[in-house]
Amino acid sequence: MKCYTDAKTYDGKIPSVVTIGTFDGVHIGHKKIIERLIESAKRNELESIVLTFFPHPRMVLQQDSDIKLINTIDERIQILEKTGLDTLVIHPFTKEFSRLTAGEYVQQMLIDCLNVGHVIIGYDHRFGRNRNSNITDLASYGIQNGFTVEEISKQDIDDVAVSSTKIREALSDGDVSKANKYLGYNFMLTGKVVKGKELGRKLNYPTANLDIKESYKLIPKNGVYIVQSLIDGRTYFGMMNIGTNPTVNGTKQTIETHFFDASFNLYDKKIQIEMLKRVRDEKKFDSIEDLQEAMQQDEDFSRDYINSLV
Ligand SMILES: Cc1cc2nc3c(=O)[nH]c(=O)nc-3n(C[C@H](O)[C@H](O)[C@H](O)COP(=O)(O)O)c2cc1C
Ligand SMILES: Nc1ncnc2c1ncn2[C@@H]1O[C@H](COP(=O)(O)OP(=O)(O)O)[C@@H](O)[C@H]1O
Repeated sequence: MKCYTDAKTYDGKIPSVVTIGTFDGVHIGHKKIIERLIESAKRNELESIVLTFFPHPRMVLQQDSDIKLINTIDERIQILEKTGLDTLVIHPFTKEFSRLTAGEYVQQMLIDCLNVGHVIIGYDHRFGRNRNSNITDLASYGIQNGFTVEEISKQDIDDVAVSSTKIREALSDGDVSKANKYLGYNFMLTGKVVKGKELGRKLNYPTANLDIKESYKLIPKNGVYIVQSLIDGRTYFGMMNIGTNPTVNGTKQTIETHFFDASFNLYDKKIQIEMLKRVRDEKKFDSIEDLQEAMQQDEDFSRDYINSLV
């Protein structure tokens, strides 16, 4: 997959089939659209392009917006890479860009930059300044400029019964199993391992503390989860706690994972952790001993679950 961070730098010679959207999560509904796109491109010997924008329009247009996304932009690239798409264009969404009229947008982006031959788009897609234009307008631009427009119907979208909003809600409720079912892969967190209070090793449960630089990344509800991670070519299972560590009077949210049957130095390492299942809420225990006992129970429960997977 070729990846461009500005539509102006795209230099494809053959006409393209384009779909446009945020595709947050790249869930099973998105995948269906992308499959249709790739299929159409192959059939007509065209280039398949996903046009997406970054930052998310709401991050740019609403200063106080606290929008949280299922994927960081790097994770989105990573997942789209696996779909077999020819080209991903991540165009910068700026205030200036948002002021383009629909006509300017179609001319500059779709025609001049992407050499569009065909567009596959959701029935409710809106574009141009103030999102003034819709799919009927796009079809008229197509007639005038020699490209065709194919609608993904409401029925097609409703049939999948999946949406980025539903996945965000599931994650905010801690229901990673449901989110994973909708995503078609395991929800993941990507970041760098940083130093914590160095308490974990004293509890016999060293925990790698994950620092995620993207403040817009959605973090699931506080609590304990079963996780897995591919580190240096090997899969490690583990248990993760997301929370403030109230038992040791913590206040800041941390994301920490103890990996089973592993002993390694992970400081400063970039790792990606897949979340598999929620275990319980985070609690304030009366003593460190009670916390240790709960962690032992978490370990037993997690190991049983992991053994049941194979
Ligand atoms: C599986 C797991 C479950 C945890 N559950 C709780 C909990 O319910 N309440 C709590 O206060 N801390 C909990 N913790 C965090 C501990 O309080 C402890 O501070 C932490 O593991 C050590 O932090 P450090 O990495 O900064 O040294 C949990 C940690 C793990 C790995
Ligand atoms: N099985 C393991 N799971 C997680 N981290 C481990 C493990 N074994 C060793 N480590 C190392 O120990 C560190 C965590 O130890 P800990 O005492 O909890 O310190 P900190 O508070 O700095 O996280 C991890 O960052 C990692 O480098």
